[in-house]
Amino acid sequence: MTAKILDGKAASAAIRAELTERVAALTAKGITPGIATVLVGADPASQLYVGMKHRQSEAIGMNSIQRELPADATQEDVEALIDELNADPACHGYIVQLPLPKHLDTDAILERIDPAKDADGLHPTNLGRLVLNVNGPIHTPLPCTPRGVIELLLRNDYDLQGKHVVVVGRGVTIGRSIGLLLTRRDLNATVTLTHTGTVDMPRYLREADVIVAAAGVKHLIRAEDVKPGAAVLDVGVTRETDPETGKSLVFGDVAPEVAEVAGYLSPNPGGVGPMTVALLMTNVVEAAERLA
Ligand SMILES: Nc1nc2c(c(=O)[nH]1)N[C@@H](CN(C=O)c1ccc(C(=O)N[C@@H](CCC(=O)O)C(=O)O)cc1)CN2
Repeated sequence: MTAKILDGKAASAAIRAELTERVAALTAKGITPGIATVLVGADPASQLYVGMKHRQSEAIGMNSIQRELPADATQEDVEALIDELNADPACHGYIVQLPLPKHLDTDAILERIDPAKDADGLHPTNLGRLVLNVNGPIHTPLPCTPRGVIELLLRNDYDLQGKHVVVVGRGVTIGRSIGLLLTRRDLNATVTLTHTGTVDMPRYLREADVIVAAAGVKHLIRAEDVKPGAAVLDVGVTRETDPETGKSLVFGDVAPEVAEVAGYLSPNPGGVGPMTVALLMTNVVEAAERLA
């Protein structure tokens, strides 16, 4: 078997085309959706991701506000910038690029974001609303990477109803929140969350209809761990420098041989990453639409 590729570049391009029309409709009403990012320090990967967010937002007609602070910025410096963006009517949604330098209190910073402008959907109020609401319509921003995983499957006609999804990794941007979406009544998946404390992880992986690998461990998921025909979404990223060329190389959590066993495979790069950016922009457009 050779897996069907879940192409995140194609799916995210389709989302951007849909968003372009929604942005134009809002702009015609006098509301141009505005996205902002806060980048603390000069981590090259974070700079790359923030650059992508601004280029793509501007390309679909959004306003974009790029704010940067030095790596030695204090907690007070970051919180003052958060307060500024909370009060700025031109900014409908924003993110603080993660990870933050270690001396900063990430939880306190994320909690200071106005929940209505929380473009990552990671504010405790928004996650709490998702915990409480398993059925009704959602009027809050949703976590971008989990939403991107689900959109990538649905846009490839993958039916999640009754499926067993095994998530690997309990990080805040995906592992801890994806189950809140997958177990809602409209999707009806069953979710197992595994992590570094899980005993005999391959036992869980082999039972999975869907594997969401978000551990950040190069080629952690091997072909022998995957049930034939399963859908495998490769989210984790490991960066290495090529010793010969000095270039930065990107590796996912999924070993290349998995493509011979899986029924569906999202590549990395080119899978969930582009979806994360597309769903971030969706969150900001939806925040602006709530004001219209
Ligand atoms: N505040 C947040 N911080 C971080 C998040 C997040 O969702 N919110 N997620 C990641 C980084 N991230 C978005 O910020 C992100 C990661 C990867 C991609 C992407 O499109 N990658 C390309 C490859 C690019 C390359 O490395 O060459 C791909 O997968 O094709 C977009 C966004 C951590 N921080």
